[in-house]
Amino acid sequence: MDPVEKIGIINSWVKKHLVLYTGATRHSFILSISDGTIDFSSFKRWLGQDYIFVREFVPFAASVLLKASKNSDDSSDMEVVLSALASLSDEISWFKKEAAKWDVPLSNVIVHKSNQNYCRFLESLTLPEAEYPVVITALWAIETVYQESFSHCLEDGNKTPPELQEACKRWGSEGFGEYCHSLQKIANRCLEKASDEELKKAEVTFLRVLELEIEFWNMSHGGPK
Ligand SMILES: Cc1ncc(CNC=O)c(N)n1
Repeated sequence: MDPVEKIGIINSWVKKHLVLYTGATRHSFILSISDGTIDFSSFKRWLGQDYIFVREFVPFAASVLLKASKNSDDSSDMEVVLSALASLSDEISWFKKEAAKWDVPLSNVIVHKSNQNYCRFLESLTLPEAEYPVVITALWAIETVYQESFSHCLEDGNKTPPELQEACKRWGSEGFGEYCHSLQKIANRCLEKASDEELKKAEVTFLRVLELEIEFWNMSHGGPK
């Protein structure tokens, strides 16, 4: 095992829970995009549900921003989270444009159970009781699952359909990768100073994000309800 001091707490958790992590970042939904076998009705289902998710993700990110500005001893934390919030505005516009292109209605979308569970979890993390090291770990995990998943679809030799390239670039781009790396550095620094109780909570939260992401992909793929 690599010493935690060298690889950071976050990477030590990724290694420890690699099966679940890979389940979230190399889900069959993503693999079907990268090998070109995806059924576009799955993509459309994902699009409509993820639009709802992203709208709920905004108040969560705003609550992390609030905690970053209050709790952090490094003023650059706030700037990293602020940049995330700023790009969410553009992301919502992108969803609307993309939904119009695919004829996916965005009003009166029936929110799927897995999505509801995920949104409820996000809401619980906006409470003042949710500590900064815990919520920054959650933010890192949520963003990183998308980054690792969609960047895979852009790797050389993959057969991602051209219609889906733009979606993959939103989260699979280098810029989004750098942002995830900044979040990882912030999370590691916070976790190093966290209490044992906070550390335990952050690790459980990381695992919960992975499970919820897997359920979200299952739903998109038309998997178990
Ligand atoms: C279910 C899910 N997880 C992560 C992301 C990426 N973060 C914001 O866009 C997302 N859009 N949807």
